Formats: sequence, structure tokens, C-alpha cells
Amino acid sequence: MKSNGGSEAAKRRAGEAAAEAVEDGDVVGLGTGSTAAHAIRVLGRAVDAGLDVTGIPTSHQSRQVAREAGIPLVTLADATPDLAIDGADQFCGDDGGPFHLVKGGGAAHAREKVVDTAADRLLVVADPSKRTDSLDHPVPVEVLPDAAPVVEARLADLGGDPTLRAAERKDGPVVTDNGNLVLDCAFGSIADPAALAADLSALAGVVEHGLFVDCTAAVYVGREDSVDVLERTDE
Ligand SMILES: O=C(CO)[C@H](O)[C@H](O)COP(=O)(O)O
Repeated sequence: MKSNGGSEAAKRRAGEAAAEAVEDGDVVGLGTGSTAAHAIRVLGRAVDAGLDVTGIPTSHQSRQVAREAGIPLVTLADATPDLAIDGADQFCGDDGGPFHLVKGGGAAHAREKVVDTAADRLLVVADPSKRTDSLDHPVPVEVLPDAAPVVEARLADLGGDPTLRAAERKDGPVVTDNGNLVLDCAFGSIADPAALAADLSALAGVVEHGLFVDCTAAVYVGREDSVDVLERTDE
């Protein structure tokens, strides 16, 4: 499975700790990536031990991991997730929140955003390398294939520097689970994530972008031997 760096032990601890928040009878949104996969495997072991949990996957990858782990799966047409557990490529925010994320390193951010924001609570699992004071990770933008040249120009108008994501073991571009392309767009330091998110959402041809603005209930930051839980508190 693709890993975006960070210690595997830290990722595992974050995944394990977030999985402990799942209660009997819960429907859980199952995030994508190497950190979320740890939580899915823990949930699979809990299901083996008798916990009644149903999952809603966010990608082909999370569906596959969940199937291997033995978690019964449904779709958003069948149930609303009580909580979602998902990874992030970068996050900012201190204890109390708000937290803002960049997601989409696995090109799954469109379905992730649908499932994660449908859930009552989004729990993010990450290692310390993902934490920053101000988001500056390139923002993945999923685009309709025919719209890619136009969206590239509009992203440049917004001050971005877009690059078509290339596949690693296939010639040509990455094609998402939804049959679209991904432009990774560098904006430098993002001073106002909410404003940029609104600008990106307004572009014709953009299916979804990877800025997740203040939709996170808690961030589980795994370390080699401990986990910090940062929680969004209501003002
Ligand atoms: O957004 C994602 C996939 O689209 C992942 O959650 C993100 O890339 C983090 O992955 P990892 O836990 O492997 O570092």
C-alpha cells in the first residue's frame, strides 16, 4: 500500500486510538490511505470479536482493506455514518480547533469528502509529520478529463501552480476511482483556506478539491509510544 512517509508505528497508534471511539451498532466511514487502513484492520478484529459495526468505504482501496478485514459494508444509500475515520496529507489547528486539512494524496478526496462530511463526526488519524502552522501542501483538484486544460488556466488565475498527477506504474495520468484526472495545485502558504475552498468549488469542471475546512471533530496524532488527541470544541 502506498505510504506518504511518517513512521508506521505512529500511524498504527493513531489508527488504533481512533478505532476505540467506535461503539457497538455504529456505521463508520472508512477513510483511504495507510493510516486509515490501520484503523480499518483494528475494526475488523473488533468485528471478529463480536462488535456490531458496518462500514462505508471511501475508495476501492478502503473497500478492499475492509473486505479483507471482514467488515460488513453498505453504501450511503443504506445508512448515514455515525463517524468517519480518515487520514490527511497535512493539517493545521491546535487543541480546540478549528482544524483544516489537505487530503487527496491517494486521489480519493471526492468520495472521502462526501462520506466524511455525511458523518456526525470526522476523526482524522495522522502522524506528527502531517502537522503544520499554516497549510502549504499542494491541493489535489479532481477534474473532469475534458475540463483539465481550462481548469489549469483558472487555477493559475487564482495564483496556483497546477501539475497533472502522473501515474506511477501506468503510462499517462492518474485516473481516479470516478474516472477523472487530478491536478495537484501549489498555492504556497494558504492564508485563508475557506476562501480558497470556495474559489475552487466555484470552478466549472472541478469535481472536488482536497481542502477540508473545519469539518473535523478530532485529530489523533500518533507517536512511536503515545497518541495526542486534539479536539474541536464549540465556541
Ligand atoms: O487523503 C487521502 C487519500 O486520498 C489520505 O487519507 C491521505 O493521503 C493520507 O494518507 P496516508 O495515511 O497514507 O499518509
